[in-house]
Amino acid sequence: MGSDFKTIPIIDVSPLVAKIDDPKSTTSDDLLEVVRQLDKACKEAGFFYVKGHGVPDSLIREVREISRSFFALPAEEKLKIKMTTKSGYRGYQKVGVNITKGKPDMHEAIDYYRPILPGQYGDLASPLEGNNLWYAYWPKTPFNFKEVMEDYLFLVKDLSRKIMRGIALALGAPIDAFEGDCAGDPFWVFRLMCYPVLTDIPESERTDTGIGAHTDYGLLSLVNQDDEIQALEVQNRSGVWIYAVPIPGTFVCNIGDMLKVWTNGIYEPTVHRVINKTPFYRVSVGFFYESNFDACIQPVECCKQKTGGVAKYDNIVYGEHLVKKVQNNFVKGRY
Ligand SMILES: N=C(N)NCCCC[C@H](N)C(=O)O
Ligand SMILES: O=C(O)CCC(=O)C(=O)O
Ligand SMILES: [Fe+2]
Repeated sequence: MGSDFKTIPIIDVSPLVAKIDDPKSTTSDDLLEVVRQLDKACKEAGFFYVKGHGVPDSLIREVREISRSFFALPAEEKLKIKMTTKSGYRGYQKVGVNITKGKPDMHEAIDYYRPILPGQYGDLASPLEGNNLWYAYWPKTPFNFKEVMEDYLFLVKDLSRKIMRGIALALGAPIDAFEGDCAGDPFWVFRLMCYPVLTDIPESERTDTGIGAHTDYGLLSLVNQDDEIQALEVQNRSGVWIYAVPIPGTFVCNIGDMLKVWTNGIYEPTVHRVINKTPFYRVSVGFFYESNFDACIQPVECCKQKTGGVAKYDNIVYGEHLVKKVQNNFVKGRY
């Protein structure tokens, strides 16, 4: 429902990571304490930091460092993996190409989506069909760009699956509620982002925001942000913007639009934005754990019962929501 939160909670998920897949341990006190904290965080802030997640700190840093070295390349190099409609909106986009509510965002990024086979979801997914673009041209680029990112993807995907098991318990739903038809074959989005120093951008192209205010589209987002650069802001119910101050070694997690529908509004995604006012390039890496691409998400019975018995939201096919969002993020002919 949102609240007047002033800080974003930090949750040590180590008991959850260790025990959530073991049917004998899912009632242990330390695991249930994590579940309570997830419930509180999802109700009050819609955002939380996770620590004790088991993803090696060295890998978390390496992913950011590889991204930083890519963004430091000359423009013509970066444009070798340019995002186009032919690549299924996968690839590099320069500063100002992505827009939020019609206004250019002051970040550059590489977008990756879970691979989709031609025709896999019929017309629904065809705009996103195409190949992920892994940079492999520059002699000095980390030659293991793709391998490192794939190791990371494997781990954050599994961590997200486990957190979603915890969220299922928090909602009083079966532990595997976000598996099977809902998210047993989860779609994912992976974004490497860089927010330049604003004054480095020509004034004629400059706006005042790195990413305009928005909610995320799916179930759960995990953001790996640069240490020491304060730029991600989260809006509480009174409209006050609270910084998600970097905490080294943590992920900043937040819930997305699909969870709002599924829970009939018990959990609502929180609006957030990025403004880099610092004199440093800021790198962040977002991993978005989503439902099955073709899942039709609807308020579930156990959540409806707790919220007056009637569905507050229409059913929504996740893939349709995503495609609509992606197509609105880019102005035809401007990339
Ligand atoms: N998959 C995610 N969350 N991508 C980031 C979305 C940033 C805002 C976007 N331009 C919009 O207007 O939605
Ligand atoms: O860069 C960040 O810290 C967050 C980016 C974000 O909100 C997004 O990609 O959805
Ligand atoms: Fe976001």
